[in-house]
Amino acid sequence: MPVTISVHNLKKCYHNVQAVNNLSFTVSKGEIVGILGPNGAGKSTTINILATVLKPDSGKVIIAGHDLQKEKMQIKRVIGIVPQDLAIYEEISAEKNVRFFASLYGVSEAHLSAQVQTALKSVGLYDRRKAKPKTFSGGMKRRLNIACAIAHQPDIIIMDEPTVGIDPQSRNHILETIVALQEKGATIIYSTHYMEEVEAIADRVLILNDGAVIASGTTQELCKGFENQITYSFQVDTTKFMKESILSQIIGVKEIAIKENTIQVVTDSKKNNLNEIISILISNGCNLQSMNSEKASLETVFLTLTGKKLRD
Ligand SMILES: Nc1ncnc2c1ncn2[C@@H]1O[C@H](COP(=O)(O)OP(=O)(O)OP(=O)(O)O)[C@@H](O)[C@H]1O
Repeated sequence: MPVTISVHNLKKCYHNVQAVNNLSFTVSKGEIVGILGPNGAGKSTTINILATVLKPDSGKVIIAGHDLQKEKMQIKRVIGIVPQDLAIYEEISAEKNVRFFASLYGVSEAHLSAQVQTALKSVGLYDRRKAKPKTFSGGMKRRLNIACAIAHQPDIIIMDEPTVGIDPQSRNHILETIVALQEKGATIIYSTHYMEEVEAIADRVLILNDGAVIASGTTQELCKGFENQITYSFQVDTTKFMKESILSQIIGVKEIAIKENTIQVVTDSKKNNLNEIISILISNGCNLQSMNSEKASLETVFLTLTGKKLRD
């Protein structure tokens, strides 16, 4: 597929904070690319630059063949932006909200009603079109925010954390909407700090930290090398008598974290050492309350690359 977004050596500094630092990436037509990073990684700054609302200090951005520095208006016409903060009017109906944004984007009177209807249907709000957003749940408002951004049927949709602070049902609804938009031919950039979301819908992931891409690829490519890694988390009554040095002697164990009532052990799953770990915990005064195991994920990749968690 041809490249439709190309970002090269992008930089943006706020006072003394280097928010975006030599960022480069490309997005192919029809892809869903997830931008994953913790708070402050530079996701919103990058998205606001692509959305033409923030001027970069340097670097080159080409969107749908248009140079961001010279052809802002042409870019505005082909993109739809779902901002992190809700940009809807609480006091007018959902339908009027979508209509307003669609006409701002230049949708002609002849097509307005049909496109507004399509947008409201695709986010599952058509039945509530006459209601005012002030009567909506947080998830419904987020969905309306998306409808406002897509009613002009843009080729490229850029979303900044569209699922922040909403219930799982609305989150799933939004993820399904994004996949349906891709199926209709849209290219989508999606920023989030929920790795489960990018694992679920993104064709490719860019992991951002301190304003730069530190890794990119499909989830499978990024998790390469971690296939045999498993993390066991044990809930115990006390860890008073447990020491890292005892667990670290078990073959296959890579990392250990001991807190008040939890012990986390990262290990090579091929070494089949779970029985040994459990018997050492018990013989060192830890009565097991519960345990769970987790295979390596993008969170593991991120933690390994940066030493930081995606979310606090
Ligand atoms: N208007 C601003 N003035 C000064 N510093 C800013 C401004 N906007 C962002 N920053 C700083 O730039 C860095 C990148 O912020 P940005 O909002 O782009 O990150 P983010 O990955 O979107 O974070 P979050 O997940 O919290 O939205 C952070 O250190 C932030 O504090």
